[in-house]
Order: sequence, then structure tokens, then C-alpha cells
Amino acid sequence: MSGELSPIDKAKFVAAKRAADYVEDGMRVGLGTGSTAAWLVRCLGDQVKNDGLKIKGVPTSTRTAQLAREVGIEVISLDEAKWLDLTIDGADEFDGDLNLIKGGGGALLQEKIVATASDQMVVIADVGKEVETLGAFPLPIEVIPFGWQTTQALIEETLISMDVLGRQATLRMNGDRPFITDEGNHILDLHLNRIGNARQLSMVINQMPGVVENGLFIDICDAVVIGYGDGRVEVRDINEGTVETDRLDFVESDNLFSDLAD
Ligand SMILES: O=C(CO)[C@H](O)[C@H](O)COP(=O)(O)O
Repeated sequence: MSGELSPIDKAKFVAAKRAADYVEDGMRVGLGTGSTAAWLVRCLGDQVKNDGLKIKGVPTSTRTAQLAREVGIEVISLDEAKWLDLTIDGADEFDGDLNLIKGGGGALLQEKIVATASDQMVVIADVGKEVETLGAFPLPIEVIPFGWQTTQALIEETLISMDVLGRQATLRMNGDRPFITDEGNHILDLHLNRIGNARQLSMVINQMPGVVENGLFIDICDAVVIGYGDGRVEVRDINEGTVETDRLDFVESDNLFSDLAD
């Protein structure tokens, strides 16, 4: 990547850069997956290299693990860490209660395990991820490959019996093959348009044989750092509402930004 970044990349960058302020020396930090989380990993790597920040990172995917090592972050497993001070991750959608849809990058299982094992989960997102009601983004469901079509049919039939509108579950592909997660599973993307009762839906889906986990994160996220293309950031905290609006100075961060963009 080089040259001028798009407003959406700038928004992701400023959200990630602001969220890096949550990270303190000595912390065990869950590192999310996706393009926004990748900015965070690069920002933390920069602080490790240039400011002597000492952290241990628990990545939520092989992709993030590779990037974290490349930028100089010490990587440990979740079982080594046992418990984390903080997880910072992206999201595909967040609503006013800071409930999320995640898994667009196919890492929802590790992401949910890691976020749930953390004192605090902070989401970083460009403002386009904010929704009134979750569901326009297809809900990822991780299923084991054995009998996946039976699991798909069970999901669709159960949703019909619950009168849920729009319930097609499509197998995620990687070219002409099924997408395979880090745990060797498949992803079904459930097209609902609108999720009326996310908590109930999540529980119903997770009870089905063959389902490993779904991408609804209910009552897990503590704060969202929202980035805007002009450098503004807004922090929304579950307990305190909007706690801060700020503007990151692109001039000040130009070096880091263009280094990272290269
Ligand atoms: O849940 C995820 C990966 O499984 C990502 O956090 C989500 O898809 C957002 O990605 P991006 O930051 O690239 O928009």
C-alpha cells in the first residue's frame, strides 16, 4: 500500500491509533483480526520498537499472529496468558448497545474466546459499521465440515419455524472451494437483513448440532472507538455513553501513518 489512503482507511487508522492508548506496559492483550485490527497491531508494533512498550499479544488468527511477530510484538497463546487485560478488535456491525456482528474475516471463534477471556473488550471501527439494528451484514456461523448441509438445513428450518424473515444460509467460499477457518471449519453466512432479538437468535443457533459458534457478540464489548475519514474519533463507552470526541492530528502522526501505509 502506498500514497494517499482512502477516507475509510484513514478512519480505521485513527480508530486503531486512539485505541492503542488503552494499552499499558505489561498488559496481556488480545489482538483482533481484520484490516482495522491490522492497523492496531502495526501501531502497537511501532510503540514496542520506538517507545519500549512491553506487552504480550494473544492473536485471534494465524494472519494476526504473523503480522504481530513481523512488527515485533511478543506472541503467546491464550493458554499461556490464561486471562487478558484487554482485547482490541474490529467489527462488521455495532449497535447502540455495543452488541456486534463479527466474523467477516472468518475468525469469529477465536475472537469470541479471546474477547470473553478479557477484562475489557474495545472495538475499533470506521463510522460505517454503526447500525440501528444488527443484521444487514450477513451473520457468520462457524460449522464443522461433517454434515454441513444438514446443519445448514437445520438452521434454515428452525428459523422458518420461528417466523424469522430472510433466513438463507450460504456456504462461504474461497474461490471455488469452501472457506476453511483456522480451526478447520466452514462458515455459513446467514442473510437476515434485520435481527429482531439477537440474544435469542444467538442462543438458538448455538444449540444446533454442528454449529461451533456464531458471530453475534452480545454484552461482550465495553467500548467502541469510532474513526472518521477526517481524523475525528469518538469513544463510546457502555457505562458512560459518549465519553470523548477528539481529532487525531494527521500532521503529527504523518510519519507513522505513511510508514504504516507503505
Ligand atoms: O470479525 C472480524 C474478522 O473475523 C473483523 O474484525 C471484521 O470482519 C471487521 O474487519 P475489518 O476491520 O477488515 O472491516
